[in-house]
Amino acid sequence: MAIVLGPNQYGKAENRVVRVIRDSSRHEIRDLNVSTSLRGDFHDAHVTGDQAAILPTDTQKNAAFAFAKAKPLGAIEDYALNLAEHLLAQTPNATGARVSVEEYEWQRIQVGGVGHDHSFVRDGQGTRNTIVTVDDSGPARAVHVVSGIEHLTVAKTTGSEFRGFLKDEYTTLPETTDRILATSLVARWRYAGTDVDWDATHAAIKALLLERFATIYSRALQQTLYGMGEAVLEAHPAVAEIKFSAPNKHHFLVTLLPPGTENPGEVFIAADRPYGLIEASVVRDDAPDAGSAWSAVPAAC
Ligand SMILES: O=c1[nH]c(=O)c2[nH]c(=O)[nH]c2[nH]1
Repeated sequence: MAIVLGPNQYGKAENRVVRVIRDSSRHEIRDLNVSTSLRGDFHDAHVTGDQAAILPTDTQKNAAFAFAKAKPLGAIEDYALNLAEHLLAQTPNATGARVSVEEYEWQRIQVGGVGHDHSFVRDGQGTRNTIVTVDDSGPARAVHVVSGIEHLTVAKTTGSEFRGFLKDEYTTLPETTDRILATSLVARWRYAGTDVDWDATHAAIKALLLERFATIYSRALQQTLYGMGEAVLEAHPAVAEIKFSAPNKHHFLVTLLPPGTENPGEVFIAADRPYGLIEASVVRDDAPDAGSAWSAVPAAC
């Protein structure tokens, strides 16, 4: 029997990088949450304590901030690709670098119908993100970009049913042909390559996800997710696959008092837990190999 070091990775998590572009009096703001991580042969750092092969997490943090000074900062995917390649180049024992970025969006505050020059309000329609992996562990470098959105909270007040399901001695749920469907969507999609207009594609996919959620008549959240994924793959050849994680935010019809008060789908209690958790991937059957693109990605089934 021998005890050996298993898989390991290290980096600086959640660098809150804020970049103000102040070339004129009309400022712009970019607000990022950046996490870096390196994989490779870091045996000695763990087993003997020799740190000769280690690029400190503090240095990784400094690089994350330094790369935000580039003008313009660009799409988060380009920023993450540049930073991942840099970290890999600086660390000879690393065989892989991962940079994950969330971007918090700010809108200009409207004053008298005009966007203010330097005052902003946070936008609440989901958080854009990307996870870039540069993997040198194989014969050729593999670069993976998985982008997405989370906390995209959506609801529809009709056009959703749930019926025809299995029933056993523990089933109490009544069948319904008209219910509220609501979720806080996490969607992540893997690009087949890196020759992509990141901002335009992300905006188009977000708009398409919302449009499909609104217009698909839902027989179940599972069917809605599949329909949204299918639409994204049909419209965007650059996307190889898409994964969803969707809590079913249940809304239960309330029995109103006094007894006999009717409630034809008007007053609901929004239950926060437990919740159904529906997760699905929609894939092209000829998609290029995912390699390590999804490893350690939260909520990727
Ligand atoms: O859309 C749904 N999918 C389910 O699998 C499920 N299960 C459940 O109780 N309610 C729902 N709703």
